[in-house]
Amino acid sequence: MYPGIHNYSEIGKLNKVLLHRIGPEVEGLVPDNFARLLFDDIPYLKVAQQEHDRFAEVLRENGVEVVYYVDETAKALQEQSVKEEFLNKMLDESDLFSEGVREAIYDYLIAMPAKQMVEKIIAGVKKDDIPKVETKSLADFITSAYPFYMDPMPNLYFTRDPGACVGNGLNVHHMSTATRRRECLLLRYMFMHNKDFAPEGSQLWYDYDDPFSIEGGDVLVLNSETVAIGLSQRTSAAGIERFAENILHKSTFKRVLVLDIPKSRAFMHLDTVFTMVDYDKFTIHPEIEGPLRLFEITLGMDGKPHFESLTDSLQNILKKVLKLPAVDLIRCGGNDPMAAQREQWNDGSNTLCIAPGTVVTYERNYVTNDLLDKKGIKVLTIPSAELSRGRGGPRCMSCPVNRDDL
Ligand SMILES: NC(=O)NCCC[C@H](N)C(=O)O
Repeated sequence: MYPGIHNYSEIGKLNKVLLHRIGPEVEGLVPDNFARLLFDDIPYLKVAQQEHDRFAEVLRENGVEVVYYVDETAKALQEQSVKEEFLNKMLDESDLFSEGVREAIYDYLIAMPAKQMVEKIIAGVKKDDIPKVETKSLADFITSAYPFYMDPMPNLYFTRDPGACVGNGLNVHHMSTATRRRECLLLRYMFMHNKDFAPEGSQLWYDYDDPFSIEGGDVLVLNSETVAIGLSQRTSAAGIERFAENILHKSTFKRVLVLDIPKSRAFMHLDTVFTMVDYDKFTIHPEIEGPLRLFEITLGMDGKPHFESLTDSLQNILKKVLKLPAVDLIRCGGNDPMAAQREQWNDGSNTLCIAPGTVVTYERNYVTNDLLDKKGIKVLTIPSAELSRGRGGPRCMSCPVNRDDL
């Protein structure tokens, strides 16, 4: 096994994964903030944690090292000066318009040990947490009924999205919505100051300050030459171009395949409708097969990106880039349109492949799971009554850091 960040496929044996154990941040969800915080419902925390623990346990049982956001970020903040810089940057990004509030929150958080500080930032800082705020500006006199000074990060358990490990490097993303942007700062500090996570020499393909949105659910590493990326509700064409230019110039990857998927909440990322489960097998949501447009980005002879609109079918393109005689696209929900819609909504196509032909899925998606099983895929299911309320499945809940090469 190579050390550090090493990810040249979607299906190679998974050695190390970054998760976030769902926590009190989801108890900051109320119907009034659902739309802004990207939820449709409130997970019951106790049960969601049990489900998440089972997810981690299944991974460990299959030889995967599981590391957590809170621990890995805390390791990055051991130096006092780094901890201070991180907190200041976090406060800069937290829409705090009052100087008095900002100072009070800074004093409250910096006094905590690094791990506790990170946990609190993720859970959100409530007005009740800060008993006394000095009035220093007009904004300090203005009060509202909203309970938080700093919003919680209820989406962090979808660790797939704030970043992506590709080859021997990392993307730290610029998220499309303000509510998820601060999640990426945790990852950025992990990259910069936690050498267990990102040893010297790890590359950075995309950075927090890059201006165009790109989210990890859209990034699929097909093999050591090809990265597929969804042009989606969350990932912009300009973000894809910037990522492609960097990775094509500085790595062994030769092409970026762009899948232009419908822009809708149900299909928010490519991995909600398309994932790889074996050398030659994929899950796909039937509703994207028709409208799909595909493009390829390569480097021209002049060293500049070359863009091409592809006319061939997805199946033929996959055969070509994977150098296979045939590929099988397994339809989420089979041929039943209602099962397809229902199971896609509950992330039936969102499989996490942990070795060729072995996937982790939500047990509730029994139609798709059964089909995968019939196709010879080993399906390890996890309970999902509460986790699925956040609209993401096992692939969304995991950021693979290290996989064996194929
Ligand atoms: N890769 C994924 O599709 N992640 C799921 C993210 C769900 C989260 N509630 C969001 O809307 O961002």
